Amino acid sequence: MTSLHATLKQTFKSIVSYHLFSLTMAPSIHPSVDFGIQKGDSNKAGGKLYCHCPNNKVEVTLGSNVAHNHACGCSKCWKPSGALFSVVGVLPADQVNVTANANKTHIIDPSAAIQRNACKACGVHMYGRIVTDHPFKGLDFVHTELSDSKGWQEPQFAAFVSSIIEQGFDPKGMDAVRQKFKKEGLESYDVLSPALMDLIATYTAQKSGKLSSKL
Ligand SMILES: N[C@@H](CCC(=O)N[C@@H](CS)C(=O)NCC(=O)O)C(=O)O
Ligand SMILES: [Zn+2]
Ligand SMILES: [Zn+2]
Repeated sequence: MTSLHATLKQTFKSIVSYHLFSLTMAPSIHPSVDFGIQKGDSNKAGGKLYCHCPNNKVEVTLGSNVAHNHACGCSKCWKPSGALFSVVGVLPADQVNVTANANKTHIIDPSAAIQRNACKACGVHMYGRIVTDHPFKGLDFVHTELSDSKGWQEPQFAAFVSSIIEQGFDPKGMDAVRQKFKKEGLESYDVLSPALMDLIATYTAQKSGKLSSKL
């Protein structure tokens, strides 16, 4: 074997083992981000979500697409097994109806701002509703991956990214997580996106009287 041949063989071997390593060892961000993000359909008009029970599934009917869909690294949002992040979007609460097996749902934490209604049997969060005075009151939080149909808005940004450390993720891996989001075209934030932070701040200023209620 020539030395050039040997070098090429070695290089090939290291490339293969590097990729095998990254394929097997890279933590899953979320299935909808790991292998590239699929763009949604702007004409998507809603659909149904189902819990993970094999039968008597909780069914939730959504009357519209979601907005502000995003990856959330917080400890409270539901994540599919093995994923570091949840993917969650919002839509008006009057567009969300439990259409089957409502008796199987319960509220995880009634004192939380977002009341997450989950299936008691499989644990999947079906929708989160804000019932108290809150900037996002009137919006429900849902996970469109629970749907059997496609075209839902794709994730737009990553929120509460540093929160994954609180759940045991090694801080040394954070650069790789943020780089992966960047590669997929998503900005990473440690709270919410600027648009949502501005909405919260505007609500607070209007409540305290620093800003007019009619902007
Ligand atoms: N670092 C905290 C952040 C929790 C948090 O503030 N989550 C956000 C994003 S979902 C929120 O709005 N929570 C309100 C709630 O859960 O009711 C954690 O990971 O538990
Ligand atoms: Zn279930
Ligand atoms: Zn969250």
